[in-house]
Order: sequence, then structure tokens, then C-alpha cells
Amino acid sequence: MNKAVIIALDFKNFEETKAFIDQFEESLYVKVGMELFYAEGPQIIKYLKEKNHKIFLDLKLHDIPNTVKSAMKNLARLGVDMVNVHAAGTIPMMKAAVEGLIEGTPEGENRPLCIAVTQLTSTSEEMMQEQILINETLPNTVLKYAQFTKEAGLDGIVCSALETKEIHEKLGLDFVTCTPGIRQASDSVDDQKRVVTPEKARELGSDYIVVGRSITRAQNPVETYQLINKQFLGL
Ligand SMILES: O=C(O)c1cc(=O)[nH]c(=O)n1[C@@H]1O[C@H](COP(=O)(O)O)[C@@H](O)[C@H]1O
Repeated sequence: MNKAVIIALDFKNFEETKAFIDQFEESLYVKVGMELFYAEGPQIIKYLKEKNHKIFLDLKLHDIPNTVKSAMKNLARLGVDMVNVHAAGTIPMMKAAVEGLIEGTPEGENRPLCIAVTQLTSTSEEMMQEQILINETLPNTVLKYAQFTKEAGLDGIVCSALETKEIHEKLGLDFVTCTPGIRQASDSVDDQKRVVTPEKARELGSDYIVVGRSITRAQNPVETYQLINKQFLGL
């Protein structure tokens, strides 16, 4: 498993994204989410691929199995490295997502990794119990959703780094944990509830950390990225 820091490109449009990306000389692992993809569509993926960056296309699909399968078939043609769904869509929907990816991936290419969001890092245990009406602890809910995800044939989950250790213990080190909600101790947590530092995420065994605002809003994004990279990879 290649561990990596994934930079969330939560920008309004192509111009803002290009201005950010142009500051970096190295090849990055970046995440394109709803904001940027809905503004620019597949051309933003094409641009980032041409620049040799790896891409996590984070559209968090959650619909009936037939719709998710067809959507994934189209996303597979974009040649990204990773995509995601919501595990709450249930096992049949997650199986359909993988089927769509397999069908849509051009011959000779690897299908993108497919991971499932368990509980958003902006959700606390209290919110989950009172507003999503799940009468369980948050770690148990993440573990159960992760088991369903594995059963459906996906490659891993999105969770908080706080849950990573147990997930790897119970589901194996090959089962990918991609963990947003990353902040330096001095950063504002914003809308995130389950927050972990890059060093702690490394200790807990996250495979990927997703970092947005801590890098994109930094005075010097390149230096901040390099620092977080060192902290996470233990260099
Ligand atoms: O799937 C995701 O990437 C995701 C899942 C989750 O549970 N929490 C979460 O924050 N994210 C994404 O990770 C990024 C975190 O951004 P920052 O809070 O700015 O670091 C955002 O682009 C979110 O959409």
C-alpha cells in the first residue's frame, strides 16, 4: 500500500485550481469533489491527468443500484485512480458500483479503487444518533459499514483516522482507509467534528489522509504540503 497525502482541490473553477496547482513542481495525489466537478466537468480531470497527478474523484454516489451502476460506468472512462459511494446506499448499491466500474474501464487498464463513506467526519456520535437515528456507537457503526463495504467487494472506506486502527485490525491491512478531517493542532477545525493531526493519523495507520483547507488556505501551500507530507509519512 502506497501511503499518500491527498490534497482536496475544493476550488470554485478551473482558474483557481490552475493557480494553485501551478505552484507545485512535483506530481501530486489530488481530490476533485462536487464543487469543482460540477463547475468544470470531465475537462478538469483531463487537465490534471495531463499534468501527471493522481486523482480521487469524490462524488459520493448514493442512489438506486441501477443508477449508480450506469454513473460508475461513465466515471470509469475518465481514467481516475479512486472513486467513492456512500455505504448507506447498502450492499446491492455498492456491488452495482463495482460492476459499473468494471464494465466502464477500458480494456488493459485497471479499474479505479472504489471506497465507501461510512460516517462523514463532519458528523459526531451525538449527531449520528439524534439526526440520522442510528442507535449505536460511532466506532461500531463505522465498523459495521466497513464490513458491508468489504462484503460488497469494494477496496476500502472513508472514515476518520480515529477509526482506522480497529478497521485494519478487524478487516486487514489491505482494506484501504482514506481519512479526511485532518488538521494541525493550531488550525481551526471548521465544520469537521472528528479531527486528527497528520502525525496521529500516521500512528493510527491511515493509508491516505485527505487535506483541504489546511493546505489550500495556508500562506505558503507548497511548504505546508511538504510539512504535512513529512509528518504523515514520518520522513
Ligand atoms: O469523501 C471525502 O473526501 C470526505 C469524507 C468525509 O467524511 N469528510 C470529508 O471532509 N471529506 C472531504 O474531505 C475534504 C476535507 O476538507 P478540509 O476539511 O478542508 O480538510 C473535503 O473535500 C470533504 O468533501
